[in-house]
Amino acid sequence: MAEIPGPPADQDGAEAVVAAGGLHNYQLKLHAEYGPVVRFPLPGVDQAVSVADPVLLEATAKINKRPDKLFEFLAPLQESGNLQTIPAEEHIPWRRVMLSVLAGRPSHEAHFARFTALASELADRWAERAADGPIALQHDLAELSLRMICHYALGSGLESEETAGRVVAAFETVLTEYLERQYQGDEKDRRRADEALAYLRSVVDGVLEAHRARGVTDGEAERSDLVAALSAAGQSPARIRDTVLMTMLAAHHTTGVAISWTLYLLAKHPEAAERAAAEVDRVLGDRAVPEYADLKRLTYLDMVVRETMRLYPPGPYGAREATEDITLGEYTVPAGTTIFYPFWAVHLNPEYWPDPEKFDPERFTPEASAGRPRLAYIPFGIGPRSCEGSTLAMVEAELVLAILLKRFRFELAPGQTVTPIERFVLWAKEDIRMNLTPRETARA
Ligand code: HEM
Repeated sequence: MAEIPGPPADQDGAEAVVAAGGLHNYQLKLHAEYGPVVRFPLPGVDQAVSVADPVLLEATAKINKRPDKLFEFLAPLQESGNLQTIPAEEHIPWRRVMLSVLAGRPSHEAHFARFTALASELADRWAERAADGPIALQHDLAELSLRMICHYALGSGLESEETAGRVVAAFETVLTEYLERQYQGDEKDRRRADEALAYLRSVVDGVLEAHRARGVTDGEAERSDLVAALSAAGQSPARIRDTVLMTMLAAHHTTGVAISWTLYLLAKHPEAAERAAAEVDRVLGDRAVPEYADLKRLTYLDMVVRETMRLYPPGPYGAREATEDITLGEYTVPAGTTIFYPFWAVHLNPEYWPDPEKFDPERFTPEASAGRPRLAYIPFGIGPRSCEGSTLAMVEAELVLAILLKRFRFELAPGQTVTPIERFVLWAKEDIRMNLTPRETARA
């Protein structure tokens, strides 16, 4: 068996990442230089093996273990063990509950009207503010996504936009601090982070209190009632609290940035924007908002969202720990090795994505997709630890985009540089500011 290639083992991982201009660029450089399987010094875990080939990734797709050290920064948010890294025997029943709550299409449909109302409220606010100058998309869309998941899975807790905004800001404070603490050894503002975490816990307590006060609900609302489902499955109160917090975290900024990157790419590609808007007009007719059944007719919009998440995957990386020796082509990866998933670099692998940097939604027509390896496109991750919220996220994103594209034309505010930064999710550093013009086809 061949030795896995890579840079010198004593290279300083953190320095190499900075020199390359960030982890993603480092990944692209490593894979261009050494091939699809690379051993490299990953800050926090010593050596890791990165795999950028979708066919080789198949050999890792059943692993149900994440490396503890890489996800340590999330541990302070959890009281019952880090949900990112709990062992398979605890994870399997927990995942079953999460999927029953998050992936049920009847539940998506049952909540669609409320999602629509929340998105329309945001569009109304934007319409009022549009004349005053550019709108910061990412911030508002993260807040909207948070309100949607809270309505969907938690029943209540974040009815007001102000609370939602405070929660989004608190998560940002906590993640920035804990990530810096783990990867740079800095404790910039411990007190602020502790206060933000205490605030988040108080919001979770409020959600649980409201849930107790409401009692048992019926019908579709119950099927998506996360707290009731976890409790019925015998999960401990601490695990339930942790799951509520992690659900709020996992669902809001990911979906928020997926929508804002989509609007960004459409603004940069006016022909695609026109085509997407024309499709929305055709499917909605003179209605201002879609119905659930309309989503499957918005096929171009779906391709646009998928292409956006290829170029700007909201979760750009993942990782597993090999639980046994694994064969990756000509290499053997010993048990215990950290396997790094460079989702973003996989999405730019030129072997499967010709002219990979080009925005081209046509890559996702059924014809173009046929024959492409299943793991060439993995914005929601891989296997038993993949995202439980993937189908819900697509419903939310496409609904919100349909409403927004029906109502507004989006133009990037001049003079801004949009810089993607990797801070757990792939975020635009200074947000994305757009000028909005009402479209004539939209009803007031
Ligand atoms: C566009 C939106 C979203 C994207 C791109 C996204 C992406 C991801 C990715 C890449 C992972 C890691 C997967 C892996 O390690 O293989 C993940 C995990 C997860 N996501 Fe999402 N996500 C999104 C929205 C959501 C939503 C709406 C929820 C709802 C609660 C959610 C809940 C979760 C959970 C609970 C996990 C942990 C999975 C586990 O450890 O079993 N995500 N997501």
